[in-house]
Amino acid sequence: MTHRVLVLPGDGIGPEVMAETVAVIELVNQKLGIEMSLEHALLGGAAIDAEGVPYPESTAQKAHQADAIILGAVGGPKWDGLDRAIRPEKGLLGIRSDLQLFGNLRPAILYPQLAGASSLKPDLVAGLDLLIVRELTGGIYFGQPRGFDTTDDGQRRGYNTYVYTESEIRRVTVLAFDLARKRGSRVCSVDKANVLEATMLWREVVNEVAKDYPDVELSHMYVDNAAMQLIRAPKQFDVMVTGNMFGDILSDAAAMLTGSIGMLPSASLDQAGRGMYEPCHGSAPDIAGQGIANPLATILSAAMMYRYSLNEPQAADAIERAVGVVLDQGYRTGDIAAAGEASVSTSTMGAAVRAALENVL
Ligand SMILES: NC(=O)c1ccc[n+]([C@@H]2O[C@H](COP(=O)([O-])OP(=O)(O)OC[C@H]3O[C@@H](n4cnc5c(N)ncnc54)[C@H](O)[C@@H]3O)[C@@H](O)[C@H]2O)c1
Ligand SMILES: CC(C)[C@H](C(=O)O)[C@@H](O)C(=O)O
Ligand SMILES: [Mg+2]
Repeated sequence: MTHRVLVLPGDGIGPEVMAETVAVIELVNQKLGIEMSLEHALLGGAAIDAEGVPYPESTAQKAHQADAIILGAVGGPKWDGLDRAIRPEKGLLGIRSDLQLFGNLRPAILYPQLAGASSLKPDLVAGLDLLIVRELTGGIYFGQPRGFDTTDDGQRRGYNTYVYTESEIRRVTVLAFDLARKRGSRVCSVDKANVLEATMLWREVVNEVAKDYPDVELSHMYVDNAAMQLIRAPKQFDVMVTGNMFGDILSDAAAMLTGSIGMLPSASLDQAGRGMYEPCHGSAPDIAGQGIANPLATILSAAMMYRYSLNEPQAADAIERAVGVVLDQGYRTGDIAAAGEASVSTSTMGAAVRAALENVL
């Protein structure tokens, strides 16, 4: 069977890290005899420039036909002044919602070689293996009503709605519990149930789902405490499940535990396991065009694609092992280099991963 994969390079460092990732994918396919068609399409600022909208119909069509999608990143200052309806980020939210990619897996794993790059003491993060499961198509990101208006006394006002239905909560919670069963069998649900009604319901539904998983230990934590605990003692967590906005924020914090946001991959899955794979980081306008971005988060996202959507676990394992090898060999992009340590370019890192793959496969 030929896997159909759609490549969305996006903006900023997106195309830079994606070029290395596609080369890794092509090598893995060739070595393992995996048949794959790779198609490219536009999303975000690149799509606005070419077609005037961030998620064009042609991209949507290809996305619906694909078995999996791999995305770089979208956005940048060039498009920040645009009307909010056609900002690059709208394209990203649009494709997530259009494909109903409600389950966002963000694993924060510390490669032992990078213990020194974490901003926490090495013993606090050594062996860290945490999975954040973020709800991705609901909550305050999508709630209605939203917008701007003017108050009676003439002030400008902006508003959003934090809303969840029980089915939205249930499906992401089931995903988190199923994943927990395959790892440490512990789920921590993060909410703000002391204040927000939508998350009071979140807690109720999580408790209901937990009844079907007597073998999985459930705890609840308020999001402010969770942020603190992530920095204080991150290894207490196995799987964290939370809503869209809390998951966005907590996953960037978790990224830093692993040394850099340039190391954090993600998978966004629908009910059938079809998915979009992207690094957790953005288009990094401050370093775009310099060829120094870390491509490992995107390369590791490709590994997740082979595992979760394409059922090619040997390809996923090989990529993850190759990343371990290049870190052992001392290759470091600037974001994961220790002070005074030499750093390599995006393309050197990508080439090193491919050289390691030649030996691993
Ligand atoms: N999934 C996405 O497409 C996505 C995610 C986050 C932000 N964004 C967009 O990206 C733009 C920039 O956002 P931001 O600056 O808040 O976040 P960012 O993640 O792009 O950058 C934050 C910091 O991390 C660094 N960084 C990020 N990825 C890196 C990598 N691979 N290697 C080395 N360093 C890396 C950047 O240089 C920057 O200093 C905005 O337009 C934002 O909306 C897109
Ligand atoms: C760019 C933005 C819409 C996006 C989000 O908030 O989901 C990003 O921060 C992410 O983490 O994927
Ligand atoms: Mg984010």
